[in-house]
Amino acid sequence: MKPTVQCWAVVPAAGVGKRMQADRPKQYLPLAGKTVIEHTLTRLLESGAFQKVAVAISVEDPYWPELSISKHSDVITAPGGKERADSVLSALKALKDLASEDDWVLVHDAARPCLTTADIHLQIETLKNDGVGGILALSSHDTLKHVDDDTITATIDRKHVWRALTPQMFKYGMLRDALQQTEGNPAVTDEASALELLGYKPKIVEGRPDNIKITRPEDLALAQFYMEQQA
Ligand SMILES: Nc1ccn([C@@H]2O[C@H](COP(=O)(O)OP(=O)(O)OP(=O)(O)O)[C@@H](O)[C@H]2O)c(=O)n1
Ligand SMILES: C[C@](O)(CO)[C@H](O)COP(=O)(O)O
Repeated sequence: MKPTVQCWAVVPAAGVGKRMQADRPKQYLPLAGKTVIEHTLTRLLESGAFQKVAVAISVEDPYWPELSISKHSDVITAPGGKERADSVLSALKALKDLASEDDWVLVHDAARPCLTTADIHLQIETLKNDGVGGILALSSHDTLKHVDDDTITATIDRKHVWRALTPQMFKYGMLRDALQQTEGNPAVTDEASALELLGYKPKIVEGRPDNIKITRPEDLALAQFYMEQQA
């Protein structure tokens, strides 16, 4: 299903996966018959929501050219950067002759292979008339503590704390400008934080808990479990 607004996908996939401690970047690890990144890109492409998918890949990456999906006619490759935000900006620049300033861009981690078509369309439909955009996020099912070293200093009202997921959906021009203006700022760990630093107030859309980020070794088994449940 094509949304009524023009959308592009940007996929940062240039990380090294330090916390995974594997013999290759985590996006190339096997998961349910494919690599992690093949699942992620296939889900984005099959959602029917995007004009093109721009993927940021490290310039020293020997794995990407080996995947047939790297030659897909709707996939554009851009050079990755030092930090995630640099990779996202690079992929946005690769779309500059295709995307219009007011088109929507959904930035989605290569390391989140369990994203569903339902969540993509929920996010687009919820935010398509918003002036800023927003992110998929998860509420907390646990009581939350503020801690200094190993000592609790406060209990936080959980209605004010959400876990940021991806996709993160913003207007092409606004996101590019925000990432350029906040370049090098270590506080920018996602797209929303770049916009927040400039005074914008992005929205949250409640996402699914199975949209996990593969970060540590045990996450692969969890992703496999979720994929079996989704099938
Ligand atoms: N310079 C970077 C760093 C990260 N990413 C991408 O951003 C996403 C989320 O980042 P994270 O989970 O932190 O991945 P890594 O940086 O690879 O992991 P680690 O922090 O454990 O090294 C991943 O798809 C990763 O490939 C990227 O494109 N460019
Ligand atoms: C963008 C992100 O996936 C939102 O949770 C996250 O900020 C990137 O990963 P990291 O673990 O913060 O590097």
